[in-house]
Amino acid sequence: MKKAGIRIEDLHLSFGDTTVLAGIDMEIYPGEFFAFLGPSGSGKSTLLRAIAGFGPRPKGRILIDGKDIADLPPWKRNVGMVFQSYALWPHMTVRQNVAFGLEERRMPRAQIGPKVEAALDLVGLLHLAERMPSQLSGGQQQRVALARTVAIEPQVLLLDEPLSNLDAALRVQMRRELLSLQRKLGLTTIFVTHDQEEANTTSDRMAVLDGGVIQQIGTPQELYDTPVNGFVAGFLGTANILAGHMNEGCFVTKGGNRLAVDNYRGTASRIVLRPQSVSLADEERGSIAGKVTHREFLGSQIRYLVGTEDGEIIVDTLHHAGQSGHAVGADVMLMIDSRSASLLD
Ligand SMILES: Nc1ncnc2c1ncn2[C@@H]1O[C@H](COP(=O)(O)OP(=O)(O)OP(=O)(O)O)[C@@H](O)[C@H]1O
Repeated sequence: MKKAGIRIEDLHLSFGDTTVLAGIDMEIYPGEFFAFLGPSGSGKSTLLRAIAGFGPRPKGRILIDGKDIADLPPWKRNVGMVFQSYALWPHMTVRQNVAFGLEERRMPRAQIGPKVEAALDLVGLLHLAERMPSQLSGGQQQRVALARTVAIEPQVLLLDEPLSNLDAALRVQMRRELLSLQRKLGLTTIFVTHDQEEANTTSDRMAVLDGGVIQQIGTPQELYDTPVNGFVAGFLGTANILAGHMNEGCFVTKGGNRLAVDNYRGTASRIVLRPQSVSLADEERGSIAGKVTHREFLGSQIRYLVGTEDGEIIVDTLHHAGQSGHAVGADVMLMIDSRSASLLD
């Protein structure tokens, strides 16, 4: 099947007085794995459901493969959706669950069998076709839900927090499986999640939402390296955001520390420093003095919170076996690599 692109134009939706989508514009390219990332209540699910055709009709346009589908009922949109809850029929076998959508579409029986087998084979569950959903693990149930959705050969796959009922280890495994399935099928896919690691590791590009507004769209790395505002900086990974102003090619922090930055001509009032751009240094080389207020042993790294004149700064250092690092209360000097830092107006 031809890969379909999605275009969303000026989409607005309110529930009573509450604005949930406030003018969404975006384009999702054919064959792309795209994530909607944002905190709880940011409007991700509402946006996904609007694409699927569930919920009230939003204002604006939704185009799939160039056709406006905003007035079509869900079953005429050629999209397949997988829910967080899986929504399998408990009284049907795995095979019957996967066949159900095809039967509903009145596909001839002779074609249904092979399509069901192919879909189950794709998710590695053909050998469990006669089981009931209650006889499957959470991860297996999720695969059945996926098989059922891809069996109908949708143009677009919509995934609403599909991994959130799984334990941490299985989530990591399933997100890899999901990506490899998506790559195999080349299916334009939208994945809703509030988990930045999940979005980072799966998506080609993502949109970060807050308050029903898209804050930024880009690849995971673009969003991490060059966030456009403090919300995106803080939502994608850990960020130290220091206030100050620009002066002669340096960012001067409130605490009076001068941080060199490359090729920046704007009037920034904040600088975003990732924890790995800050290191602990000896007296001569360090530029900011502080005191360790908190330390967290993370295995491969030790994370220090250091109180300074510029507020608390988070520093990640590599942990080497046998070395104890700094204790809470220790006086330390921080060295900052600010050249690639991003600056916010
Ligand atoms: N049917 C509804 N009636 C009234 N308000 C609703 C309805 N559905 C969603 N909302 C509100 O819309 C806002 C966005 O909800 P939505 O489910 O899209 O957020 P989300 O980003 O997907 O959050 P979560 O991760 O918690 O699912 C929330 O404030 C929610 O309370």
